[in-house]
Formats: sequence, C-alpha cells, structure tokens
Amino acid sequence: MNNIFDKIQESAEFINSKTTVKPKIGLILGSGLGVLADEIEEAVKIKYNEIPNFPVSTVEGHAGQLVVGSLQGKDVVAMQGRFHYYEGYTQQEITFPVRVMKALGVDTIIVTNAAGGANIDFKPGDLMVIKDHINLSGNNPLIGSNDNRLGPRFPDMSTAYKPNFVQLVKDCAKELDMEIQEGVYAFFSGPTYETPAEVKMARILGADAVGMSTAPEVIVASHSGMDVIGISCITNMAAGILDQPLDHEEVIETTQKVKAEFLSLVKTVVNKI
Ligand SMILES: O=P(O)(O)O[C@@H]1C[C@H](O)[C@@H](CO)O1
Ligand SMILES: Nc1nc2[nH]cnc2c(=O)[nH]1
Repeated sequence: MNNIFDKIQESAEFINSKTTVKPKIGLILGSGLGVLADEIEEAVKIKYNEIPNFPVSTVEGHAGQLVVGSLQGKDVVAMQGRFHYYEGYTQQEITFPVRVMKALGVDTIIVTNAAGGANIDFKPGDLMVIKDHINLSGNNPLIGSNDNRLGPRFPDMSTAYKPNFVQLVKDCAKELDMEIQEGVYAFFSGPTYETPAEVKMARILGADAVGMSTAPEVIVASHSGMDVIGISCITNMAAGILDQPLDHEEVIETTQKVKAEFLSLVKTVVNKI
C-alpha cells in the first residue's frame, strides 16, 4: 500500500473497529493541554502506536493516544498529544491524523497549543483565539503530488479560521466572564525557542504569538474542507521580552495554572458548535 488515500482508509477502518462513535468534532490538544481528553465520557482510548500508519508522540506533556467518546453531548475524537515537525516527522506525517479525522466524519476541528506571547500586551496565562497564522517554517504539508479526493491543488486560505467561529469563541469567553485575546499565530519549526530578533521579526510581521505546531494541521484541515477553530494558551512571554530564559517546564506549569479556564472555554465551544 503506497498512496496516502489507502493509508487514511486503513487507519480509519482500524479506529472504526474499536468504537461505534462517529465523531463530528476533532480536538488536537497541545503541550500540557491533554487534560481535556480526560473529560471525554464513554471514552475509547487507542494508543497511537496501535494505529496503522500513525507516528508516535515523543514530547513531554503529550500522552500519545486517540480518545473517542462524548463531550458536552457531542461525539468527538481527541488527539491527546500531537506530533511536531521538530520531532523529525515530515509535515505530511504530523498532519496525517487530521486526514484520518476527516475520514472518520469530523467536519469541525479545534486545534490548541501552548505558545509564546510576542504581543507585549499579552501575559502568561492568557488564552488567545487564533484569527490567522503565518507559516515561517519554509515548508508546507501539501507540497508534493495532490490527490484531488483529499482537496484542491491550490487551496484558498483567506478564511482558514472562519470569522464566525472566532466570534463564537469570543462569545463563549464573554459568557464565562473570561478575558480572551485574539491574534495571529506564527509557526516556527522549533525545537529552539525563538531568538529575541526572531520574536521582534514575528511581531513586525504581525504575529501576536509564536509556536511550533498548529499551522500544518490547520492547512490540512482547511484543505479537507473542515471548519477550524484555533486556541493558544500563552504560556510564557516570547524570548527577549522578559529578562529570563525560556524552558518547557514553565510552559507545562502555566498550562496547569490555566487548565480550569481552558477546559471551561473549550467545553463551552464544543457545546455551542
Ligand atoms: O504542541 P504545542 O505547540 O502546544 O507545544 C509547544 C511547542 C513545543 O512543542 C512546546 C515547547 O515548550 O510547546
Ligand atoms: N516557538 C515557541 N513555542 C512555544 N511554546 C510555548 N512557548 C513557546 C515559545 O515561546 N515559542
């Protein structure tokens, strides 16, 4: 079996053999944010290493399993742990699960991440609804031959993050009496955190947050015709803004501090979709 279409079908058939749930909403849970998957009821958990053609998570804070079940009365499939370009996977490999979610029946995907605040008005602990992204990785998951069954050769990205869904997230935050930022997410390959000069460049380019994921998944989700919602947890100020070094422990620590707010917001959004 060599083409991606057959691999997607094989992975989807394997997952469908483990559960009768037909999820309509997909969730990709970023570093330290996997706790949301523990709220999924009647959960069927499938380790990534059991699923044909799936990569495996290698990063602390990423459990490495697919969780299918019910959240807020909706049938969902969640990636408890994601794959990153910096782990050495291709952008096609890190976005393969999005293709599989589409094959399972998902038509709306919520992509979350931990990100650094490049906008100096942000503070660690902020949640940001993503209104657009800047792909600074120099790569793209759609490079290579295009299988028209998966999507168009030249996809439009004008409203990859649909304004009505951005507004939905803001309305949910307001309903929860929660402050929320709105902004642009810049995708760097990682694994290094940015230099102060790179953060300044990103800010000049219009970015409000910097991260190492999300954009490839959104490109493929949009290519597949899914509606996309992006939410960043601003876990630290990006390099050069505060006079302190960055580390992954701080990232995980901050996600644990804001997990109650993060859980409330995402569950409210799921309920309203
Ligand atoms: O998977 P996400 O983008 O949430 O994780 C971010 C990016 C790196 O993986 C990690 C760096 O601390 O946090
Ligand atoms: N690229 C990047 N990813 C992050 N994830 C959490 N914080 C950061 C950051 O400052 N930069």
